[in-house]
Amino acid sequence: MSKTAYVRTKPHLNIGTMGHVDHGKTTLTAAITKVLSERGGSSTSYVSFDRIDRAPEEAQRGITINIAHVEYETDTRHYAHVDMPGHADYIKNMVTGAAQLDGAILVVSALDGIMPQTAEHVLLARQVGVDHIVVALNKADAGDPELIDLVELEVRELLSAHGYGGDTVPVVRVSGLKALEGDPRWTAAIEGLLDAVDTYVPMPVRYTDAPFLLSVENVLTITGRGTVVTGAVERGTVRVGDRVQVLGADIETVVTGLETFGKPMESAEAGDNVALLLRGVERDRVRRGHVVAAPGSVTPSRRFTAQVYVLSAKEGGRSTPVATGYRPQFYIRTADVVGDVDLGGTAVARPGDTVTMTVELGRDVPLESGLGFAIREGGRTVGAGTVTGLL
Ligand SMILES: Nc1nc2c(ncn2[C@@H]2O[C@H](COP(=O)(O)OP(=O)(O)OP(=O)(O)O)[C@@H](O)[C@H]2O)c(=O)[nH]1
Ligand SMILES: [Mg+2]
Repeated sequence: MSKTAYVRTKPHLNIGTMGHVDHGKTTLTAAITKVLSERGGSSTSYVSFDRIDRAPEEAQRGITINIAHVEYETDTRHYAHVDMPGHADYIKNMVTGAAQLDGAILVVSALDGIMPQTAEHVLLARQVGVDHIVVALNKADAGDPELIDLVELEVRELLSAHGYGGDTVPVVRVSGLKALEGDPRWTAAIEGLLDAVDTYVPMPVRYTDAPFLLSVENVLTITGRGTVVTGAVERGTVRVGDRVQVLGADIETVVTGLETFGKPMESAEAGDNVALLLRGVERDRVRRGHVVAAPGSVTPSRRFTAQVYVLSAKEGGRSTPVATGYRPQFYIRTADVVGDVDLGGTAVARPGDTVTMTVELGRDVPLESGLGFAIREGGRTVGAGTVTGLL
């Protein structure tokens, strides 16, 4: 193979941009790669706005991963960065994508301030376990500094209200647009943002010694080579030649190829974003939401108890209570499964309540205590919960 292998020289983290539609997430993502690619001795490649802002069904070359992921390297770290769209329709991606984030860059337009999806994304980030947020007050080139001060206060308050310690969260004024144009004041601001991410987002604990597990985000066919699944390694390590089980598809097979960002690798570990080539697996057997794991290491199940927070109407949730018999969709890792809710007797859960419930899913999925999930109905998030026990 002529492609250069991935060499692990720095700790790897997963981060992403989130925030309201049009606040400049994609522009900022492009600007970050541009600024880093222009550093002396850099290994980062510039990824233009147009290349980020499209998600092809098929990879163009190699067994590469979804184009909405970009990679870059600071002096101390290697990052995989997912640019999450702000449209309400894409919250589903946010929920499943954000679950793997070690930290997030919350993009807030300094011109518009907090908007509904700014608040929704912060709430979801908290619910899916993103513990560290750095704020990019974008479009600072166009705003009046005193108004930007007010936006900053408002953002800090929002973060505090969701337990993010708004007083200490780094808030950096940037202009993705001007940095892309090469304006030195604003390229320096991007450097400042990256320094904040490097120092404020700690290196997470990686469970590399646990049995391998990856939840499938995407399935691709590489002509002449076979079926490839992509996703982030949740725990453990995997090497070319390893036997794996695909839960959901009921297949046991062998990993015959392994790549990250189009670069072949010998072994992948917890936290890595990878593509796995699977021997002799037909494409239509495997779907998003299936789980690839070390054989025998997990047993799927469908009944569990959970603690669930029911979003208030103000947070975009329901305006009426839910009761036993409620049948929404459960977003668990990358899976999307229908489930029956049992609250016990005639109990109801009102918007804004935290309740315990029993859930019976429509199919078996790998579950464990402590696993987080989102509950969705009619295209919106109505609840966020944690598995407390298996039945
Ligand atoms: N003045 C100014 N405009 C900007 C800046 N960053 C982005 N914009 C403009 O804001 C608009 C939206 O930018 P995008 O980067 O597409 O925003 P987004 O958050 O990715 O939008 P969605 O993915 O649709 O949610 C575009 O017209 C950009 O040119 C900035 O720093 N300053
Ligand atoms: Mg965008």
